[in-house]
Amino acid sequence: MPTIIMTKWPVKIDGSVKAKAMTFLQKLSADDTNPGLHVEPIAGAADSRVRTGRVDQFWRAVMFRLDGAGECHYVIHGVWPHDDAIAVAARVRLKVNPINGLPQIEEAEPVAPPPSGPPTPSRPAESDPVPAEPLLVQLGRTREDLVDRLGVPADVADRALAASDVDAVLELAQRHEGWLGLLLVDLATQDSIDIIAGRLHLEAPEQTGDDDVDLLRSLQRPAAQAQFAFIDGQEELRRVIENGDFGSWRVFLHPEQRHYAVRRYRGPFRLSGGAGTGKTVVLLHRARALARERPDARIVLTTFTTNLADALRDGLGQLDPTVPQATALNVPGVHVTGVDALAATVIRSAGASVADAVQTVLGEARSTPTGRTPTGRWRDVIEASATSLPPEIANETFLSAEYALIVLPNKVKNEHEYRRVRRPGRGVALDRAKRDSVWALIAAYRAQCRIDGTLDFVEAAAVAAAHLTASGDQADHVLVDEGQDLSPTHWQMLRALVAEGEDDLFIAEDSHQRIYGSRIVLGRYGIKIVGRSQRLSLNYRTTAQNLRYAMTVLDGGDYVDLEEQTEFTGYRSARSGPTPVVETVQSLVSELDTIADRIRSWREAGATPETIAVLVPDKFQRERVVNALNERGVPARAVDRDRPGEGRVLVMTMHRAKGMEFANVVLADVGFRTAAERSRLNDLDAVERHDAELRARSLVYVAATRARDELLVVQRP
Ligand SMILES: Nc1ncnc2c1ncn2[C@@H]1O[C@H](COP(=O)(O)OP(=O)(O)OP(=O)(O)O)[C@@H](O)[C@H]1O
Repeated sequence: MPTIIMTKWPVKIDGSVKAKAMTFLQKLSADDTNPGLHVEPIAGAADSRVRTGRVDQFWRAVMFRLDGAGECHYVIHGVWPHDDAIAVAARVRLKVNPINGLPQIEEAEPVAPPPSGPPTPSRPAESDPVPAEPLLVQLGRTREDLVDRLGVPADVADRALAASDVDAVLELAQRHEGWLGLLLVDLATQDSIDIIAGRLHLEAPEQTGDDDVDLLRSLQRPAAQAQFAFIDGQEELRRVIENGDFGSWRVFLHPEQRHYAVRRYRGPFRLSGGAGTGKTVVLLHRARALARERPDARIVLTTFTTNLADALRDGLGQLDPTVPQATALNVPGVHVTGVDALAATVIRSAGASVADAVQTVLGEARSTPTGRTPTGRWRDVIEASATSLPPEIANETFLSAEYALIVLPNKVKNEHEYRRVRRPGRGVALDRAKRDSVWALIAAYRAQCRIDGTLDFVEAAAVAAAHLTASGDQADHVLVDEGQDLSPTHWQMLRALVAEGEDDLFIAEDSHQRIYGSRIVLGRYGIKIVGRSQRLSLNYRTTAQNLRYAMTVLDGGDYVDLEEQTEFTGYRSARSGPTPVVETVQSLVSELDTIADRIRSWREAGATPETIAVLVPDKFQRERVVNALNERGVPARAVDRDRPGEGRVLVMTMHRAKGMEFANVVLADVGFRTAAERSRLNDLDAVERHDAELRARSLVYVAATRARDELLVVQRP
């Protein structure tokens, strides 16, 4: 039976043609001699491997037939109307690039002949401004680098070398699928030619003397798989065809993404990368790879919130519905859950022995810690106390951070232990009197929670960790998304959930996106990365223009990652689009009018409502924007914990938008702080204030990087 190798579809085809193409390819993979398929060579074609096939009366498939290792393969190039298909088939050629060993589909007689060399700019008139050197020339790239070292086809190299700026190079990159597009994006950065070649594993091909065998080898190289996919069964074929470009993450991975999805590690591994670089995509592929390879393995895929966990669960189902999703812990399959829901599950499953775990953490016996401590409890405790502590200590931010970062992870149970505990990285020094006063507030907090029978989220994770430590692991592999937002007790719980060993923990994180909790260092909680960390740097989601705006929001912030290393900001986008618009408005009414006008223009240009999102700082603003849009005749709905629906523009908080993406995004009220917020910030000590400011920037960065195409930022002075 022939093997089908799909390429990314070069032309858009509509639903009914997709269905017919699917039927055609199913039949082809069953029996290519079926006469109804009309698999035929083209007389005089540039490549003798080329075949056309009859999809229906009007449409034809163009493909290459390869016979290697006793098997027949069809590389599907695309589907075109009959006459176009014959013309394409006559001129396309599949070959192994002689420099970099990757497969290349080239046109023997391109419709528009490329220039024969770099265009010689006409001599500028005296008055003309001197044109800047093209970008790649400024970066020191030469034609030799591109053609002889990287294997870029000469005509494309010439165009790239003539491209004036980064947007022009990206525009060219967008016209080339697969490795060539990826190379062009990389060439527009400061990366050296060696780094670029290494990233795509470029090396001269080994030749066997059998061209088809050489081509098949080339198609299996990691960088080839960004464009060509060996189809494994009918179900996968259907997914590739139906999802088209939108679902291409399911099939066509960047070689780096593929590497991290399948590679085995001797212990915890950390994958960092800016927003939209495909960290979640890697996690989903890795979960599938582990589940396929080890069907008995208990795999946990977790993230910070329940909403994000829902999205992961959906994503895994879309990637591969055959991956068994476990609904409980400690059983084979992939159990997808939010990290706090995970703690609750562990506590529930502990039964009566939870009392021992509570004793270990809080130093008190409690058998049914059922409720959740309400937010605001620290504030109540401070208000009810007559503490003499200064405001920079007697505030909710300081106390909850002290509790989450120092008290709980160290299992501090009383004043005596608190006096002796080390407090690395905690800014404000506490002398003995202050420690005692802080402990008095903590003791009051605990007493109130004991009366109510509640645990807060960090306590619950600490109790779950203590239970797992005592009772044994419940997973073989743990995969974590949004690692930057987890607190120390979450990490202690995850560490105890899985025994130390091969592929125990795989952590995706981006310090620039930390919008909850405090900065932490993994090594302090038993998670030893020791050199096993890497970074993704190609953004698939956001246009280069939107990304540039988002990066400016981070400028000047000193971000460090989970291993205390400076977080890099350098990463690049594969897509190009309009420059974001930043509008400063003087009043609330003009802000709301501006938002409504822009949404109307996006709608008139064809955007569907649910691909447009307005992101706001808080729930109060969310309700205001929803009402204002509806009053202005723009149907909108607020998104809270529920899943976003269709048919209306979506309005949600920037926090809620984490992990999501939309075609067009409005950021409302950027930089605006209420008087209450300003005073709350002023009360913080320098370290907490600095951290709060980093989180505020991160929130805008998260929000700005949700936009795939267009971004409007509305700010008030
Ligand atoms: N190899 C790929 N091919 C095509 N699209 C991809 C690929 N990898 C990722 N994407 C797309 O890029 C977008 C971002 O991917 P993903 O959500 O995995 O990134 P992320 O790093 O987790 O982002 P964030 O940190 O912002 O949540 C998604 O739309 C995804 O489909």
